[in-house]
Amino acid sequence: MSARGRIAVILMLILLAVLLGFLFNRTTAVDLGAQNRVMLNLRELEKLDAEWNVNILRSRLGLDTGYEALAAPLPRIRQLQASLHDALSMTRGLAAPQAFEQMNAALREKERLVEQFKLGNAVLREALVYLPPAITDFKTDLNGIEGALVPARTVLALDGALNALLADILRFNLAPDIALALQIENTLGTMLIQAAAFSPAAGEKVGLLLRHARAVLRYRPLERAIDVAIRSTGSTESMDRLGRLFNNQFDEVLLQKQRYRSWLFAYSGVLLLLLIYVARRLVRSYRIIGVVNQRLRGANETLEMRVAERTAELKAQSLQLEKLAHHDGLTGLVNYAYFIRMLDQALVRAARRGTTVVVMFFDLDGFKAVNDTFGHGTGDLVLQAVARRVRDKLRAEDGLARIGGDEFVILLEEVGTREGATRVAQQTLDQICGITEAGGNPVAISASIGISSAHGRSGAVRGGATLLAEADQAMYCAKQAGKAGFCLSERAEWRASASLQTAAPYPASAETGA
Ligand SMILES: Nc1nc2c(ncn2[C@@H]2O[C@H](COP(=O)(O)OP(=O)(O)OP(=O)(O)O)[C@@H](O)[C@H]2O)c(=O)[nH]1
Repeated sequence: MSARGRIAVILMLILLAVLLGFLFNRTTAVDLGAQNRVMLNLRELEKLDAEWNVNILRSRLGLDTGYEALAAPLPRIRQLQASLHDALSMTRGLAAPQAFEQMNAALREKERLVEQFKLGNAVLREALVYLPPAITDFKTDLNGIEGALVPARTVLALDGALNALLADILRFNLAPDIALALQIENTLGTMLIQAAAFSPAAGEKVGLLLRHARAVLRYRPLERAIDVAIRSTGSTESMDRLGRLFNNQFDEVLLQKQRYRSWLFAYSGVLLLLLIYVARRLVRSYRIIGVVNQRLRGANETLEMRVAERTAELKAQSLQLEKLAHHDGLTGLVNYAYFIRMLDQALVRAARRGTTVVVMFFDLDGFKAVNDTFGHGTGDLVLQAVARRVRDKLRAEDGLARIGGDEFVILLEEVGTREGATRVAQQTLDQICGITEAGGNPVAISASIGISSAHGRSGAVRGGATLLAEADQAMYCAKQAGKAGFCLSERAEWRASASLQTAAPYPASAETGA
């Protein structure tokens, strides 16, 4: 896989993991306990608000004149407000914070109104508590000493006004009404007029009654207005609204959680399928790799075998080529080039050892006639027979080469005497003359041999080619002397004791005994 492909796969894996993490987080991010706590706080707040309303009513009815119950829920209400404020972070959008602010404003307004209510209600309660017994007591006084000094008509009129005042105040307390208030004011005016006829003490009592009656007239409608204002603060409604908003948002979050859970489920399924797919691909790839490996191993072995075979073939061909380069194809003897190398090496050895090297150059006599008479095939057989027969009589370390058509050359090393060399020449002649048949044809051939030699360092100085040329020259000498014999070169050298015996041609007849 290329580097770019690897990066793409890594990025895709990271993306898959991030998506999985995101979905998992979405399904676990909902704190149900916190949601329940918020709803419980809201319920408690609503309950406290309702209890507050009941306490206001109780105070209005005079059942609680200490007003302690009106202040009691406030610390807890503030606590709950604070925790609800913290819970706003669990909602989204502006609706819930706005509803929370409205609720706070309503509760603040309610608290302010309750404070007003407490002030007015205290005065009103006092007046309502004072008036009935005070009126009754004053009526008793009117029927006693106070009434005795005042005309009965006046007493009756004040008594009637007192009765009317008591009845109207009680009615006004139950249902404040402007007409009734005016009527009470009239009654109070009548009472003031009538009271002038009585003692100053009675006047004072009427004054007190007047003050309390007017307190009722003033604070009762005010209390009613505060009551209406308290109810219209809408604290309950705003709590309801906030509760609904919280509820809706929590429901929405839960719904979202369900949705994410479904996504997570589906996504896990997709991942599982992907995993199965990848696993199957891997298994398949491993199988293919295994098969390919096996085939590669087989191919490798075959290749190695073929390489080995080919190498062997090449080696054989190379040897063959080398042989062809150094040997004569017809007779298998070494050729001219190789012979010169052999000769040069032999001369170096002779120089080092102080020995004698002999070169015998021979050319067949009458060979052309064989060719002409029986054809080249027979001539070739004759050449092969010459090579075989001459080779057979030489030592293993002696050299024999075919350097031309019917020209051969023999290389001898460490030759002791001239006689030794001429013995080999004679043997050679015998072998060649011994060929009487070739390919079923009667043949008669011989050879003319030229012998040259070098002793010690002399050969290396003169060189192999020179030595060979001297032998060739000697061979012509033998040809000229009548063929079928050998001739020694004038420059042939032998060991010191034999070195003077040189350059005399040996006629073939003399040497072969013909
Ligand atoms: N069959 C055959 N003949 C060859 C080959 N190479 C050369 N010849 C022939 O060998 C003959 C050599 O000629 P000569 O040496 O003049 O023949 P010759 O009869 O031996 O004569 P002298 O050397 O004078 O005795 C020629 O007829 C060549 O064509 C060969 O490889 N095969």
